[in-house]
Amino acid sequence: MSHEDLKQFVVSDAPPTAYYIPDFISEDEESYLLQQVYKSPKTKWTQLSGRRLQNWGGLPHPKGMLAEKIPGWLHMYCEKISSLGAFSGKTANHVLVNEYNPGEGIMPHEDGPLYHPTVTTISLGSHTLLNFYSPISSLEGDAPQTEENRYLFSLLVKPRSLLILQDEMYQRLLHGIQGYEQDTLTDKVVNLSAAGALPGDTLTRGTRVSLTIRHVPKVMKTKLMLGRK
Ligand SMILES: O=C(O)CCC(=O)C(=O)O
Ligand SMILES: [Fe+2]
Repeated sequence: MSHEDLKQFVVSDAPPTAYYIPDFISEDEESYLLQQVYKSPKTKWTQLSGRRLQNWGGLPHPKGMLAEKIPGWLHMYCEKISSLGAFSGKTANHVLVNEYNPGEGIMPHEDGPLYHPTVTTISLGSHTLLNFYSPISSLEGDAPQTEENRYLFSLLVKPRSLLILQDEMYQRLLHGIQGYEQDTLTDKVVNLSAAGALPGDTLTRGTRVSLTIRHVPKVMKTKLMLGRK
């Protein structure tokens, strides 16, 4: 698949720009990736409230990320996704592995300025609903800005799919996952047909592992650069 081929996967009912690619990987690749994730040393996992995560490639930092070698089983997918042109010719150098059990999720957040403004996500093991929210406005309004009234729409991400978010979807909106065990799909899910689902469907969540693959532009080659401009 090339950059040109991406266009057919744009989610036209979402703000610019979201690409949803069903069956980006095969079932065999999915099993292989899950096997590698669970084969990683126990010490690679960090337990957070509502999920656990593995960080690969280094810790992004405003002064630059001290790059760590990404293992081959992940590097393969960094290259595969980068070859779609997702990172303007650069190769992804950072991967977060998130594991969510049914009932777990992630608070609405922005991915922030340490990454090239594109996030790509491969889902393994289960679907989830990724919710999008408008930012907390700086204007004083009379309506309180609750999570509920900032909610805009959702994307259904099925196992083996690839999601690519950039532009306004990355730069302006927040994203999060509710800690539910089941999802009932409504017409607020803007990629239903591309994801092969119907409004009214109820999907039960299993354990989902996501690979969040990004490019960190600012990298330090050696620790000797620490403290310098
Ligand atoms: O699991 C996901 O798809 C979202 C993960 C996420 O938002 C993040 O790691 O920043
Ligand atoms: Fe995120």
